[in-house]
Amino acid sequence: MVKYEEKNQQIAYLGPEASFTYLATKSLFPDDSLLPCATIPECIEAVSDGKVNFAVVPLENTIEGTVPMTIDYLYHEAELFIAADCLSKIKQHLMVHKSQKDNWQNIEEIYSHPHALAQCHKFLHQRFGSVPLVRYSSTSAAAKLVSETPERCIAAIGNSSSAEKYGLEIVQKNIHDFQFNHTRFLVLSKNNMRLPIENSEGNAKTTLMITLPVNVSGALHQVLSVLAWRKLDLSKIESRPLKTGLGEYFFIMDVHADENDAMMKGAMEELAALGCNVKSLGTYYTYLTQE
Ligand SMILES: O=C(O)C(=O)Cc1ccccc1
Repeated sequence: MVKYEEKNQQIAYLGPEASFTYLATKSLFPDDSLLPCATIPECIEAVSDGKVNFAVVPLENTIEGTVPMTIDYLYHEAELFIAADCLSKIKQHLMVHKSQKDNWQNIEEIYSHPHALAQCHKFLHQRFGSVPLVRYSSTSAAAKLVSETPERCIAAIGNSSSAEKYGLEIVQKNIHDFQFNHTRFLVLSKNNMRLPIENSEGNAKTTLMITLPVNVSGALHQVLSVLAWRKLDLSKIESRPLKTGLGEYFFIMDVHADENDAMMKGAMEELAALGCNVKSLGTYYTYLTQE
């Protein structure tokens, strides 16, 4: 839980209620007012437009990797900061309407968020190879749809809270392909601030978005050496298309340091001097939800 003095904060999240994002949001902000949004851009815009104080969105998953919509929106469309990140264990289950519970071997379609479908790829391929998979806006939106469609034998993939909330029957438990399945969520804010989180002292992390100078050979090597000789520890580096042409990318880096440390300030200055465009999404602490 966040130890935050402000009361009655408004928090946007990828809904509807009972999504994985909802569970992460509820455990971070148990006493605040939660606003479900239908899509990740809608969550991000709610905080950009000042309708809410924070937005919680999924960023990456141990099985399926990045949620591109989140990173791309942060780079191309929004001017936001990360106030915290949150790691949650993910268990995926297959669920149907209670009226279809004896007929579930004959499922006609399976609905879920693309990341949830991908986390169960092997199971779905082996057991339901010829059944169409339908990408939906979230796991709980898929569960809600199944609950509203009792006449068809369709299934959703999601968590047990969704099954409970929307009155569905879980017919196969733990169908994710790898047991170590965690998702990292971001808490986004308009202000560069860090949410205070219990027992996280000394674990500050900074996320940088870096665009390299054009046509400079060895530019990425230079960026890495700026960080390396200062012993700045990278826990993630990933490239995403700049959307301007093939072979043009920006880089997202997570550095285990505070952006106010002398070494980080020096690194950012040197990167700018090398011709890089560097944007810090801020320094923040990590929250681990209870399993
Ligand atoms: O929050 C959800 O329920 C989503 O649909 C996004 C998602 C999908 C898979 C794992 C974590 C979050």
